Amino acid sequence: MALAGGIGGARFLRGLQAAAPEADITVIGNTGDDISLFGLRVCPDLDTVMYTLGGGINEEQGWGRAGESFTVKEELLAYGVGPSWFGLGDRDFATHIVRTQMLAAGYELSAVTEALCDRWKPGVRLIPMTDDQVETHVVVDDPEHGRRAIHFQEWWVRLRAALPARSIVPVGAEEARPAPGVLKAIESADFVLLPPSNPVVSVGTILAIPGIRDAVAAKTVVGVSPIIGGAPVRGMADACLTAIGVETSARAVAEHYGPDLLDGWLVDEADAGVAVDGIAVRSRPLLMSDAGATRAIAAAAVGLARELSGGPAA
Ligand SMILES: O=c1nc2n(C[C@H](O)[C@H](O)[C@H](O)CO)c3cc(O)ccc3cc-2c(=O)[nH]1
Repeated sequence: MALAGGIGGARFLRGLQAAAPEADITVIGNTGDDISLFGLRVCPDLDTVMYTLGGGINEEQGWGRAGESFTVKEELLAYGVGPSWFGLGDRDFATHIVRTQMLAAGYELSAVTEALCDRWKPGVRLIPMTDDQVETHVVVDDPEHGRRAIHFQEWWVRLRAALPARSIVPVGAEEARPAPGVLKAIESADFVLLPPSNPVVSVGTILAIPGIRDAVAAKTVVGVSPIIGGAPVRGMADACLTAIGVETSARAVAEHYGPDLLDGWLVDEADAGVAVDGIAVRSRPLLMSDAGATRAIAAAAVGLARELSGGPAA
């Protein structure tokens, strides 16, 4: 079982499937990045996992569909209807239309996700962390509008995280309940893997849903550092870590998760000296540069989890 954000999580999961082809993998997906645009519900992280594992992802971008066109977006802009800064393609629009239609008909997000996965067959059981609405908001000091909270996607995509975040809040998380099947899947898992997803707005948001952190902490948990040599492998995780007062280092992220949650931590060779009390740290190359490298990273995470849970290391 794994908790996953978007691109880093999805690529790691593809490696995990290659490393453990017989495994029954459940993925708890982050929904804090979800946003309503043009009346449609968009779930970027769930879709990124679904498209990546289902063979429909735009490989260069890491999000959105392969072979995409943007006619609908251009037509909307011709009416003066934005936002222009969020790239929803025509093929992707279909996913959001189906999702929104099913939600409006009364289906929960977990059921909708299952229905969408019927088409994509990602080869994992993908469950949103919650069926309740949780949206990550970022408090910034806007030079024009003063201090205000904006949606995570506006900060991430429009502003490229260039305005420092004063705080990052998963709005609605405290009252949210884990989606049906989430706690049971965690309880029955052999171990839990934390891919190199954003520790604040991806894994952190999933863990903020009441009940999930405790359930995960009760298992053997192995994480893969998203930080190599003091910088994020991709994305702008450093801006998120700074916002919550955590240094951008493999050691600080492990300490942030804490030994009550993490049993094992894979760091890159560049961070080979890292030691954290109560956590078994191992170093190896962590760049997911191609399918083989990604598979080897996932195999190392599985190996460490098996070792720490007392099972066979192979
Ligand atoms: O950098 C971008 N990321 C885009 N992403 C990725 C997304 O903003 C973030 O990378 C994740 O939410 C962070 O995990 C999209 C993802 C989708 O599923 C659908 C549309 C988009 C659009 C953009 C975009 O225009 N620019």
